Amino acid sequence: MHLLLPTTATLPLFDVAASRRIEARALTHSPDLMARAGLAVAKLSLALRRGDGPVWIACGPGNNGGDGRVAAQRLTEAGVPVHVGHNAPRRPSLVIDALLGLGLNRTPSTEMQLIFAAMAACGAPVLSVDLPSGLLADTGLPAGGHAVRADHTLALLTLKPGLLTGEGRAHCGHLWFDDLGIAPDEAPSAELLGTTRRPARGATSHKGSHGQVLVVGGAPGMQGAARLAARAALACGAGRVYLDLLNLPADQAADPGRPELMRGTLAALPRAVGVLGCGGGAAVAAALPDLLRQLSRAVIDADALNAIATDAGLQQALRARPDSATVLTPHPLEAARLLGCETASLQADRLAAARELARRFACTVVLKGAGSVIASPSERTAVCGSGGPALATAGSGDVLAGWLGGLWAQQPGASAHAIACAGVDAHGRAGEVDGVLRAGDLIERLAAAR
Ligand SMILES: NC(=O)C1=CN([C@@H]2O[C@H](COP(=O)(O)OP(=O)(O)OC[C@H]3O[C@@H](n4cnc5c(N)ncnc54)[C@H](O)[C@@H]3O)[C@@H](O)[C@H]2O)[C@@H](O)CC1
Repeated sequence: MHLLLPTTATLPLFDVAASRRIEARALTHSPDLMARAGLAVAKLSLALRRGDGPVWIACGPGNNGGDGRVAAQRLTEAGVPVHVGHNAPRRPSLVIDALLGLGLNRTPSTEMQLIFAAMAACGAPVLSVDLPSGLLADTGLPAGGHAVRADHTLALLTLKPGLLTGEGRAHCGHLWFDDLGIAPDEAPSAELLGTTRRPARGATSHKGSHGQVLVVGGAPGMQGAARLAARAALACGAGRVYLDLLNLPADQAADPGRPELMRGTLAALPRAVGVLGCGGGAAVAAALPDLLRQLSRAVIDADALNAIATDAGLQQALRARPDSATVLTPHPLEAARLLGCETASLQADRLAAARELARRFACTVVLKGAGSVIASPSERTAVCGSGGPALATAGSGDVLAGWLGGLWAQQPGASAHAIACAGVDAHGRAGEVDGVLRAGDLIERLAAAR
């Protein structure tokens, strides 16, 4: 058993159907899985308990409740007072939520919701077994809007995608994992991103060795977004970074605060990696046909995505680009516009939405938001476990787009998917701070990390 995050290793994720198959096969040679699960819950409970009060164990009707009952036995044997039931005891030292796990198949009843509320109100830390009760394991959506908010969750046997995306992170608290001694014997449904090191810089390299980035955006009044993207590309190590600031006279500086950045245009830089749309406004739409046709690698963000969402010709141009040549970086609203659906229905299944976007537009998609999802037509979908609320700040998306452009400039042979995975994880890690983070400081943190 170990605390899962942060992880440097890429880890397999299994949806409910796959977890059920793995469990069924494992039970044929290891029939004591529930005993192992209950023991793991009891061990973690001993470490998390606050004070001498009883451990309140709320057990449901299925095997999740069975795990809770085994934990009760183990804790009793260890001399710990336990209270098994649906009402809170006086001053519990810990709550074990063993109501619902993988078998959740409907909105928690009013009765169940009252137990969730009692857990939240009793003042003790809450440890959820396998999943916070009410949380859908495949999507991270609380069923009917109701799920336990745990302080800790101990995932058992497999890691499920819903622990890490959607509302999962908000409901899981600290995420622990115990594989119960079983090695999964089938291909993962998705994967949790590990860490990729930044490209090494050769001893004899020069700025020409590290590629070019062309940021196209920054319509009047919105230059900040494009400049943040360009600064991020530069901080990432791109050899030369140019800004095509839409409708800004060519004799004006690219970025007075960052003299390393230059003005540039597609005509002069056809081999650059394009970072398109940051602060693009309506003006970027007119530039997109040429950009989509000529750039061999492009990261497409913000207003460029909005332009594509409303223009069938641009959608066709996007689909016509070569394989692995494009990364789209929509936030949920932009993604919903691209799919022509409501944001809420998109958020209800983020992995499915990202996969559908990747299929429809034949490119790599980074669906941003808590637990960013990276999907590509022929790659395993990845979920990002790093990041946090400090990234919910103006400009952090521009920084991501620029960072991806900077990484790709230095690794021209890398696939769009590999670049997206490496950049999203680095961006998430750099954003793991308490409180507020300004986008400019995020760039500095990205640059300082290795
Ligand atoms: N079988 C085993 O040996 C193992 C089981 N494990 C545990 O077993 C769990 C899965 O067990 P189950 O398949 O029995 O499923 P659950 O225990 O998650 O729940 C199934 C039961 O809950 C009811 N239910 C579903 N949604 C409900 C709702 N909204 N309100 C009220 N009742 C609801 C179902 O009718 C069914 O009776 C895992 O999450 C994990 O905790 C793991 O420990 C691995 C080992």
